[in-house]
This record gives sequence, C-alpha cells and structure tokens, in this order.
Amino acid sequence: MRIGQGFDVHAFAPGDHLMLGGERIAHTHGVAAHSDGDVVIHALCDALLGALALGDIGRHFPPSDPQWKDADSRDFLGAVAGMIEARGYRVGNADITVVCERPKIGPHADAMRANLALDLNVDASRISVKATTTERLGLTGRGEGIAALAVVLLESLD
Ligand SMILES: Nc1ccn([C@@H]2O[C@H](COP(=O)(O)O)[C@@H](O)[C@H]2O)c(=O)n1
Ligand SMILES: C[C@@]1(CO)OP(=O)(O)OP(=O)(O)OC[C@H]1O
Repeated sequence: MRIGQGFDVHAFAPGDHLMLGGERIAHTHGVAAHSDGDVVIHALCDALLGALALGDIGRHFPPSDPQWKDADSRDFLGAVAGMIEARGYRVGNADITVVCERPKIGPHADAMRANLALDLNVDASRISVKATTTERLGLTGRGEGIAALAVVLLESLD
C-alpha cells in the first residue's frame, strides 16, 4: 500500500462558473488558472502522484506548456490513472476536502464522486468529497479563492 496527500488553491477571478471535480458549477466568480482550474482534481492528482513518488501535477503538465492552456483537468486525472495502473496499483480510497465559503459543495458532491470514480476506474464508494468553510477566516474565508485537500491510499494489484 502507498499513501499520498495533495493540496491546491486557486484565486477567484472574473467569471460565472467553477469546475470542481469535473462538475461545472455556476458561481459569482471563476478562477485564475492555466487549465480549467479544477482544485479538486489538482489536489487529487497531486495526492496520487505523491503516493507513487512521481512528483507533482506541475511536473507532468507544466503551466508553462501551451498544450495545457484551458485544459480539462479530467484529462490530467485520466493520465495519472494510467500511471497508477502501469505501476501495478489501484485506488483503495480517496478522501477530498474542498475549502470555501461558497459555493455550497454538498449538493454537487455525489456528482463529483461519480466523475472521479469513472476517471479512476473504481466504484464511487471508494471516493469521498466533503467540504468545510474556514468560518470567514483566511483567504478562503475572505472569498479570495478556493482550496482542496486530498488523501489517497493505493493498493498493490499483486
Ligand atoms: N463550501 C461548503 C462549505 C461547507 N459545506 C457544508 O456545510 C457544513 C458546515 O460547514 P462549516 O465550515 O460551518 O463546518 C460542512 O460540514 C459541509 O457539509 C458545504 O457543503 N460547502
Ligand atoms: C494544472 C496546471 C496545468 O498546467 O496549471 P493550473 O491550471 O494553473 O493549476 P495549478 O494547480 O496552479 O498548476 C498545475 C499545472 O499543472
């Protein structure tokens, strides 16, 4: 078994929606990002890559590379899923926490779980998406941006 953790933050920017866990969620702002700015998937990819000691998302999909401009973050997750399988592992479980005052994540959590499970080729029961505010404190509390944390366990296929 191997464990990994990931964390990502994106600043809010002018826009009308967020991509979170592959879901398009209408919002008062978008985020500043090179890709679609999906903090849920970015934190999850970093946790998965960390579990395999393969570096981080920026190493595999550099923000300096125009190929990833406005990229669908689910493409990153699919590529990482391939790395996991190629090394003889599968996702045992993943637990993700989204940190923001708004939007409310609860109504979208199951749809995100379904997207992530599909991309990782596991049952949705292995994927958890939950959320917290920071009680109006700090960068997320002031509504300056959105953050996500992920912890994963990989199981050997042997
Ligand atoms: N963006 C968010 C933040 C929170 N939730 C849900 O509300 C519960 C209470 O949040 P606190 O930060 O006040 O503890 C939390 O446990 C989540 O269920 C949410 O859906 N979206
Ligand atoms: C996702 C990538 C893709 O270039 O860029 P961003 O969308 O800016 O996201 P971030 O988490 O800041 O950096 C990781 C990059 O790999």
